[in-house]
Amino acid sequence: MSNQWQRQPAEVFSRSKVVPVMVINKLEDAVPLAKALVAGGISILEVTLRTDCAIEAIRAISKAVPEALIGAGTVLTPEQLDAAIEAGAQFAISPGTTPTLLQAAKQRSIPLVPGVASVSDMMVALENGYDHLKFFPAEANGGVKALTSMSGPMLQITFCPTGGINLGNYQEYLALKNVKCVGGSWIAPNDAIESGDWQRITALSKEALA
Ligand SMILES: O=C(O)C(=O)C[C@H](O)[C@H](O)COP(=O)(O)O
Repeated sequence: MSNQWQRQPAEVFSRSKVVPVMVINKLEDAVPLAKALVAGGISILEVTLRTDCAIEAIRAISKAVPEALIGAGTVLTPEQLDAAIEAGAQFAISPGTTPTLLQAAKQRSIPLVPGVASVSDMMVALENGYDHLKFFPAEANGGVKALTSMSGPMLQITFCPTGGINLGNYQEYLALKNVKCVGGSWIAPNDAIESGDWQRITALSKEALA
């Protein structure tokens, strides 16, 4: 948590039970994809910085879809964080935790949700004042069982598990008391984006929120 931030991570986590992880390969897909998710009731969007056009996709979505809270995912460095902020990102998510990124992000204007995979990562995050964390990769790291075990020693932490989550298991995560939302790409699948099947993405969003 940082006083510099325009909003706190708790607000980001409260926005939606499901955070779509968006991998955008073609800039022209960015706005239709965002609109398809919003049409399905999703009001938070995470664009991963894994593709060449990701920063421009954030810029385009933040202008064209202002009703959604737009964030950057896969933020690995302070430089990427700065690029995302400049493009209009309102929050940032990283897959892992480094002291460099955690300390830099406290001096920026938007909240960072660091990724953690182990109790040691969680302790580093807590030491740096971060208690809203992404548990990644959730399924590969023990999933619901691991998070249940964490609720004892890591009492202060609220998680957004991501990685391997889908329609078949997301409700089990959301039932945990230390989980507020889940992340996943299942509501924005690559084949639907490639074929411009925006109706399917809207339907998947509605199904996830039902
Ligand atoms: O790019 C990042 O920063 C990540 O952390 C990876 C994503 O969160 C996962 O790829 C989503 O997982 P799936 O829903 O299983 O596709």
